[in-house]
Amino acid sequence: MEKRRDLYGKVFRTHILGKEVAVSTDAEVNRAVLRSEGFVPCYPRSVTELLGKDSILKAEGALHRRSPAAKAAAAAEVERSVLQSLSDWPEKGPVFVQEETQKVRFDGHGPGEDLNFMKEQFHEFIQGLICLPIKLPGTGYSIQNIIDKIVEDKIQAGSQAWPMMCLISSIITELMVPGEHSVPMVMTLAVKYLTDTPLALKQLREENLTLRREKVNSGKPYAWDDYMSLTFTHHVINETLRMGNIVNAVWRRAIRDIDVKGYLIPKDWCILASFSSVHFDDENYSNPNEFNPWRWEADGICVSKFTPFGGGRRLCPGQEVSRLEISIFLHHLVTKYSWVAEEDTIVSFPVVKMKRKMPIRVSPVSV
Ligand code: HEM
Repeated sequence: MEKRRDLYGKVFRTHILGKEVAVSTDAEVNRAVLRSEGFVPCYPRSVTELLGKDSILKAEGALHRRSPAAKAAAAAEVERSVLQSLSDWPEKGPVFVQEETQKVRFDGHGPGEDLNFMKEQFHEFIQGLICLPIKLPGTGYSIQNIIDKIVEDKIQAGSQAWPMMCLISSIITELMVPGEHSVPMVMTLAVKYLTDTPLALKQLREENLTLRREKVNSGKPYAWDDYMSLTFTHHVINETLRMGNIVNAVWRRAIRDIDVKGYLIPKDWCILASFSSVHFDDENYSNPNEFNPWRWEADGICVSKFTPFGGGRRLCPGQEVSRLEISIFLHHLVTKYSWVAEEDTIVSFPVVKMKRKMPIRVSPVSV
């Protein structure tokens, strides 16, 4: 890769298993890569290749275009699953949020075929991701071992590149298991961040209690739009997605020599567009390590700097449904229950998860 801009800029080259790759930690370059026709995913079995983008867009469009009544029915179904799952949390000793949120079933009824279809496609997509640009044998586990070994060898050889290797190792592994548990993981992380940020929890609870009282007084059922228009709740979700980086990067391969914002990426090179670097860059977010949902109140956070669902032609078709599910979960959790959390920490390697699966003790609250 030829650099036409500063030598120590935000796009750099490195080696993975003898292959040269470019790593972008720059929001604009990432955006250009995601939008460019000159880059294709490195994983060959993407759903787009398998089924064509049209079928996915059709499924997503079907969800978007549904009548308000149908959308309300879909939201009600998610609601039913969430309520059912939450109802026995107070009886359990500690509830392990990371485990329990995975048991909430969002499919099977209501949002129905369209959603199930997308989930099936997502499964294929995840299978596709496992086919990395580098030919590695075996399962995620053995791949992790190989990567760990390389990192270890580099460290033992005194390579100055080892921090970079650790980063890459983390990103590669994370890419293999990004999605099937992504919605539950966002829910779990939200509980963690809210536990650690009582002011945010208080404001979230107030916003959701207002909606709940409105619903109780009017006797009207919740609608899809009720959940999607909870402003502060969506700030909390955005902030959780920014810090959680469930999919922290995506791979692309150049199908010809491409100039991206002044960097020449040669044909057949892979480029890793790192979202987490952008999400934790203090040029983009002040005090990036601080969970601050209020930052989303300010105008000016550019969409290109916030890409938890990717972008361009492969923008995640599940993003609206994910937001709906997470907001329904948060609404009922904070308006009907309070909790005390045991000590736990977020682990980012090899995938984002809680060290102790986020144990909390839950009590019902009366409104
Ligand atoms: C918080 C939850 C989620 C996150 C953070 C997430 C993130 C992403 C990202 C970053 C991509 C782009 C990958 C790339 O550009 O290579 C993607 C693609 C995709 N996602 Fe999601 N996703 C989530 C939930 C879902 C759900 C619930 C579904 C299904 C209902 C879904 C279905 C898909 C599909 C089918 C693709 C592939 C699109 C294509 O190849 O054109 N995602 N997701």
